[in-house]
Amino acid sequence: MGKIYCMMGKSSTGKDTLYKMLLEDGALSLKKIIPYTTRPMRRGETDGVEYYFCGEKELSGLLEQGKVIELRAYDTVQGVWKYFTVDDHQIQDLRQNYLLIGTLEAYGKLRDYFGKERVVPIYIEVEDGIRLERAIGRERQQREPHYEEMCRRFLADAADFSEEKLLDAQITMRFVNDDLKQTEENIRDYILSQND
Ligand SMILES: Nc1ncnc2c1ncn2[C@@H]1O[C@H](COP(=O)(O)OP(=O)(O)OP(=O)(O)O)[C@@H](O)[C@H]1O
Repeated sequence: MGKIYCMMGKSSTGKDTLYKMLLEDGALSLKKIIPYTTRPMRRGETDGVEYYFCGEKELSGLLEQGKVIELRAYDTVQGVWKYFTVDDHQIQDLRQNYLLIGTLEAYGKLRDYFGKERVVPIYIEVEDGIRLERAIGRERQQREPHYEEMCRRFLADAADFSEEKLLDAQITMRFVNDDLKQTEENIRDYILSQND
């Protein structure tokens, strides 16, 4: 049976970078699971590429059908935005291996929904000082850097990914992302070792 690999880690640990590298690796033939959101589409975004954009009504329908695997709601200045994963056409091939980036909570829900055998955590870790330097480096390249938001996330991560929560979620394996190429290789080998 195919696996669902759930990549997790604090901000600026390199999830997005590694996610793209792993998806491009033909030997792994991983398929991405595109999440859903109720937030308005931004310029440059395409429905079904970054997210499936949908309204509250559509979300209610999916909830009624029991198709929403996990959901997070964020109270923003523009209203409440919901992000969620749906058991839809994307996840229907049982032989296929899938990859997604998730929170620790999302991982727990996916595992409850699909079963422990099918959902595999990929936890990425970087020493805090290096991670902060990378976060600043990335932010500095933005046209309008948001250092305050970056700091807020940095602090929130400590609580969201506390050792206690990691233990609760039974995350024992950690991929330390010092050297990017090496980390990609380590994850690649791990994924290949998981295939039946
Ligand atoms: N091994 C590495 N060595 C040096 N820089 C790295 C490494 N891995 C990633 N980076 C850089 O660190 C920054 C953060 O990486 P990335 O955006 O992939 O992290 P992320 O975990 O997806 O972050 P977030 O959750 O905040 O979106 C990027 O500028 C990326 O190029």
